Amino acid sequence: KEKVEITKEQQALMKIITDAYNRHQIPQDVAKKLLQDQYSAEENFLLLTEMATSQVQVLVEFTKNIPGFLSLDREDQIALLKGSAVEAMFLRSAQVFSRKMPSGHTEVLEERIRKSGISEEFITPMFNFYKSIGELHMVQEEQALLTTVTILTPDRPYVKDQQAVERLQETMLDVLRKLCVLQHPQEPQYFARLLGRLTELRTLSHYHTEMLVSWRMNDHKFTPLLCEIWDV
Ligand SMILES: CC(C)NC(=O)n1c(-c2ccccc2)cc2c1CN(S(=O)(=O)c1cccs1)CC2
Repeated sequence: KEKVEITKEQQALMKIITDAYNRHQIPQDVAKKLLQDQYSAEENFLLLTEMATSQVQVLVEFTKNIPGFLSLDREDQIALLKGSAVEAMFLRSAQVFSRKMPSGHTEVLEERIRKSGISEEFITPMFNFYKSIGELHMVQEEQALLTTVTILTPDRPYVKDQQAVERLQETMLDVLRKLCVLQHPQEPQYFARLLGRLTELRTLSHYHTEMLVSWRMNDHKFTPLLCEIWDV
């Protein structure tokens, strides 16, 4: 049985990423708003717009703390952000959704999201994803590293130096793999299950593109930042 050991450098890398991930949280007041009194579909939509916009700002700040990210080609940095924004949003949503909340809050949150103008065909896969992430009971280091691995996906559109991104992603994958073995010794397939979620994320981001089309049809407005990052 191979002895898995996280090196000093990997420990330091994990600390930088996890601290950054925890530091850049969605403002609690925005998340709390979703739990306040009765909302109309229109107001639920506006709240999700506000949360998603704030999450994009959080994402940009977070990526600046990924060691090596700022050394990448500037245009590639933008391509990685745009390419991963939707997936990072779904991942963050799943983590917010599966977080321990006071009793009844999760149900209210689910209700608000269901009543926000998103068509049923996207609601089901979205909540299935939230639950499948919740079942993994990821520790915060795993959450931070999984988001980092998602951002550092080399084959996003318009990435020029894919090798440079691949090298960075492999560094993160190695730490994540070791962490999974150490955190879940009774489940040798845990790391593989985590990476399987990234495949599910890609499918969700295709749904998202269609969600946007249906919202546009009903004349829903997005913020300039969301329009820019989603190319709408
Ligand atoms: C935590 C933040 C990042 N999550 C968030 O904003 N959510 C959440 C969500 C999930 C669990 C807990 C709390 C919130 C569900 C949905 C969104 C946003 N999207 S969206 O970006 O397509 C959007 C549609 C219209 C305007 S913005 C729609 C679905």
